[in-house]
Amino acid sequence: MPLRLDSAQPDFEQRFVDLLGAKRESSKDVNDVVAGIIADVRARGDEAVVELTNKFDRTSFTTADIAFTAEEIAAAAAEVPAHVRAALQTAHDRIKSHHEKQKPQDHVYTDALGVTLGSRWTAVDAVGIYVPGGLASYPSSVLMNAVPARVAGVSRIAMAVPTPDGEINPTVLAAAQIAGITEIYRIGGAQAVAALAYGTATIPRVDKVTGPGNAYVATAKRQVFGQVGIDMIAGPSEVLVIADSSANPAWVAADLIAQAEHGAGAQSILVTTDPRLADAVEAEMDRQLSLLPKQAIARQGWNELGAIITVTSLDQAADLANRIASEHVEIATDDPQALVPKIRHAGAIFLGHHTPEAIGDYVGGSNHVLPTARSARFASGLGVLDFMKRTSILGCTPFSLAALAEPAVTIAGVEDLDGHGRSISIRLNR
Ligand SMILES: NC(=O)c1ccc[n+]([C@@H]2O[C@H](COP(=O)([O-])OP(=O)(O)OC[C@H]3O[C@@H](n4cnc5c(N)ncnc54)[C@H](O)[C@@H]3O)[C@@H](O)[C@H]2O)c1
Ligand SMILES: N[C@H](CO)Cc1c[nH]c[nH+]1
Ligand SMILES: [Zn+2]
Repeated sequence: MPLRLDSAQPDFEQRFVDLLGAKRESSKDVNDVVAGIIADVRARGDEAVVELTNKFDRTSFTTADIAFTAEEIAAAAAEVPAHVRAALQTAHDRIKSHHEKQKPQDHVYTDALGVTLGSRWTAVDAVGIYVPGGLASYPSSVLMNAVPARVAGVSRIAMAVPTPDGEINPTVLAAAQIAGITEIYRIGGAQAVAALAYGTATIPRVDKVTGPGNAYVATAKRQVFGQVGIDMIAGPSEVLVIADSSANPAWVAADLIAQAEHGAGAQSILVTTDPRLADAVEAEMDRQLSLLPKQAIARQGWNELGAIITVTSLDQAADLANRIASEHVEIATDDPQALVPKIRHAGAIFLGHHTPEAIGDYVGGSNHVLPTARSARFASGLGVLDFMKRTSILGCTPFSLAALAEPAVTIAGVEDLDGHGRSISIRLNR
């Protein structure tokens, strides 16, 4: 049974705090396993990658098989039916169009002293994009990673995707083909993240690793941060639906199930002002779950991490949503815009009864790689800026240097860094 909480109950605060702590993406066990895998890949390179892949994905690869060949990609992509390819193309085009609007502008100006100041944006040279593939396969995640990277102008994009039991969903390779990705490795989990970050004989190292994945992937990204950049922690999926009495219980239940079916660690929460809706959604969940092909996975997620919270007002719902900082927040009310300014911490917000989160997973155009495990308090969804970096530009004239020298030399003095002060004053004595 999912947790039922009522904000009017005296023990509410304690139970809510317990709920906040329930979804951990990284346990000590996972941390230790991942640290071992990363150390092994650093020490033994391809040999470790192949051994770990064969163990976790039940495959029997050799080093020669790590990368998909161009023929394998073309053959798999050719198997994909035309209507699926067309759907991927629609998704690709909408994601591209939205992300093109995120491209930053360089900015250079001269201030009143004559100092030139600017910000210049350049693409990361090489990125590794992780496409999850353990329990389900995610052609949509290929597009969500690859399209913003290409819009940013990244010159090398290396993709890693696990192939459990040696099987690849050909649609994943078709999506890669549509996005123009040709460097693809059949590896997943922490070993894939480590190989991308540190490089092996077969896999040249990248500068940044992006993309979603399970707890092992998310933990590995945390652990390689510094060696490479990472986008964010995008782990097991979450949704928080805020609903009032105008919501349709069957639609709300369907949206909660859509996240729960992602599997281990996925979390679905309903916060509602209407206790009757809460009961109706709980009953609907049971009915719809029994019809779902992935019933066992979704039911487990719903029972272990799901929650239904009744509150006294939509303002209170927004407060709780901010404390949870969910990956996705749906506002299932007739006037969703009224609540939007009050939701400050969310990976993405979905407006009204006709915007199921799943439309954002696929074809809405916004990115579905989003911060999880409460990291929306400080992180954003994947976008073009994740594949770029900003360099500041500064230029002084003799006049502006002279005008700024005194305060600069003063600060150098209090920092006890005479060399700094002299490198400024030496230019004034000509
Ligand atoms: N936040 C987002 O933006 C977003 C988007 C899409 C998917 N997701 C999430 O991505 C996740 C995908 O998970 P998945 O498992 O299907 O695929 P995955 O590719 O993330 O993980 C599969 C890999 O995990 C490793 N692994 C599995 N068990 C292990 C063990 N016991 N020890 C060491 N390594 C192990 C294996 O190497 C395997 O190849 C889901 O949690 C889903 O919710 C998140
Ligand atoms: N809901 C996931 C993000 O948390 C993304 C996804 C891809 N395919 C289906 N769903
Ligand atoms: Zn989803």
